[in-house]
Amino acid sequence: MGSVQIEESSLSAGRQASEKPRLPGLAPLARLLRPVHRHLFICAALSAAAAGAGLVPYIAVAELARAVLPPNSPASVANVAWASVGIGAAGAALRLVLVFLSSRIGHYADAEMLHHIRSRLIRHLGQLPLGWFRARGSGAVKKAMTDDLEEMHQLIAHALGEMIGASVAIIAGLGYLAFVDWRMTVVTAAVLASMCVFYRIAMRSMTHHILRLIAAEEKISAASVEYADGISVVKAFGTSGKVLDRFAEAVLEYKLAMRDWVLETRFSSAASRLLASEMTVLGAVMIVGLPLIAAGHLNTSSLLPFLIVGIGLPTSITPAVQGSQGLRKGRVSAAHIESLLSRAPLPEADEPLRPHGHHIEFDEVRFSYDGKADAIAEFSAICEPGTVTAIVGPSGAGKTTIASLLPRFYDVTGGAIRIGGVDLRSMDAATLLSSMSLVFQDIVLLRDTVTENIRIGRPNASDKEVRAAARAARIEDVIERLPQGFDTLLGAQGTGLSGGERQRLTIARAILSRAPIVVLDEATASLDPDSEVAVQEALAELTRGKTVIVIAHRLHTVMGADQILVLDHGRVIERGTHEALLGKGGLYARLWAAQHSGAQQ
Ligand SMILES: Nc1ncnc2c1ncn2[C@@H]1O[C@H](COP(=O)(O)OP(=O)(O)OP(=O)(O)O)[C@@H](O)[C@H]1O
Repeated sequence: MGSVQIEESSLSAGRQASEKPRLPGLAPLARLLRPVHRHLFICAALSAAAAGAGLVPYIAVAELARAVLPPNSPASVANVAWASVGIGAAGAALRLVLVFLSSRIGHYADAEMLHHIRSRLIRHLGQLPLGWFRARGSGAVKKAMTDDLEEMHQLIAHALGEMIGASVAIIAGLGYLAFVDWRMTVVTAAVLASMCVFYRIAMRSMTHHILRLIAAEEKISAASVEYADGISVVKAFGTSGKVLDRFAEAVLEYKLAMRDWVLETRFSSAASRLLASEMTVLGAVMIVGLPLIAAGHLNTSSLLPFLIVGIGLPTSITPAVQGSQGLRKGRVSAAHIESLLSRAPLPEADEPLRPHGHHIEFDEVRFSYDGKADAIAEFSAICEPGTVTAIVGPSGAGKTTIASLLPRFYDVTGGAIRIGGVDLRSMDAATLLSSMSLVFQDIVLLRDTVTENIRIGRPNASDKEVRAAARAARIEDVIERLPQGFDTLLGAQGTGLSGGERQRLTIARAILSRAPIVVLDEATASLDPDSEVAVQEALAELTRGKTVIVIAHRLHTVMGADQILVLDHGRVIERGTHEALLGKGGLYARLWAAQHSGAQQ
């Protein structure tokens, strides 16, 4: 693990330089909770009532204690005693019922809220441009869908009830004590207030530390997802990957954040806990109460409720403080979720148009990833149905970017792309995507059977059609040799299939879709010669009669293309057939010569 050790000093320096994080306001939380606000209100009212009922047995005991003191007669004591026992027992029973009901309603509201937010997130994520996922990775999605929702769950199902219950217990307790003797109540309230001040001092940097811990948790979460996503690369290159460095850095940052918090508050926290004990209230009550009794200003019976009910009140301070921590975390999570929900979705046309035919027109297309440098500076071309258009050029010329603009992974920043005469932005997403098959180098297979992995191409296709597509893609024999044939379960990496076989599986998917436009990005780049022959046969089957756009590095694979566009720095600098471009002696001819010089020697 030598390579993943991070210097504590470098982290601390970076942290000091960074801007002070701020706690988001309550508004995002209130907006997210709006759909369940009625249930939350009922839950809060029940928690408050339960806290009040929970106080009743103590008040009953206090009243009983007052009743047994002289000068009351034995007969009246018996009456009060039974009444106190009855009321106390009823209070305890009522508290149980109310806690049960509030917990049921709280968990119901929690489930409703999680369902509601998850549905909104899923719907919204489906509308975001794919480019957003590529840029942000799965970490941001995982964080919102699991970590942030877990914080919201903790807040609704636990923290809110704890905070309200604890606050009501303190207020109701002081109310009863004020009814007994207001002077002693002032003393008790002053002690409780000083405890709160101490807590406040101990926790003054709580927001800062909570935000720092949350930021470190986010980094741990993102690095874990990145690690799982790239496990094959990580394994291939041992522990020297940057992913592990990022993970180690995030774990260390979490440890440091926790350590700093504990160190900073070790004295004030210990003092506030010591102070917020029953003994403090007991001491204060005795110090003030006994002289008052001695001077004849207070009855002994009036002191008892302060010893029975009053000294229990400090125990409510800790749950109230813990609840407020939950509220802070919930505010941060709600702000995260809302910022994800407010990401601009791919704009959809109000009245979508249907394309007439499937010729593609790139009309002076420009595109920039960052709004500054143009990845595509000027790209114009017409691709007719039944023809193959190849896009070639040096690395970084913009070939993959062009392929990403067609399915609207990103929208062009200038010019337009039209299919059948209709701007992509005027078509609805379903029509656009169903009009094209995309075969990219990154092969994504779902954790499902082979059949279902092919059927994604056309969800209502019959098993027979799936099988026919597999046959056309030259993969049927391979599938039949798998343990359960077409019912074999595949992993995300297509366990049990070679690179070429997985590629043919995705070609089968594309064949099944019958889409009239086919976009191939480096589809045969990494295959051995045997696989490449099989994949080329499958591709010939897929592309017959379609509007085909091929992005290629190896020029011999596109020699037969109807037109070849040579891209450099985001511009088409040459166009024509293979022979014509060789005759020109330009960039294409030089790339060709560079790729085939070895073969000619
Ligand atoms: N997601 C992205 N964010 C920012 N810039 C990007 C992104 N993807 C590509 N680029 C930049 O856009 C330019 C064109 O990249 P693109 O991947 O389209 O080139 P390419 O011709 O397909 O390259 P290669 O043949 O190496 O795959 C490059 O300068 C690249 O660094």
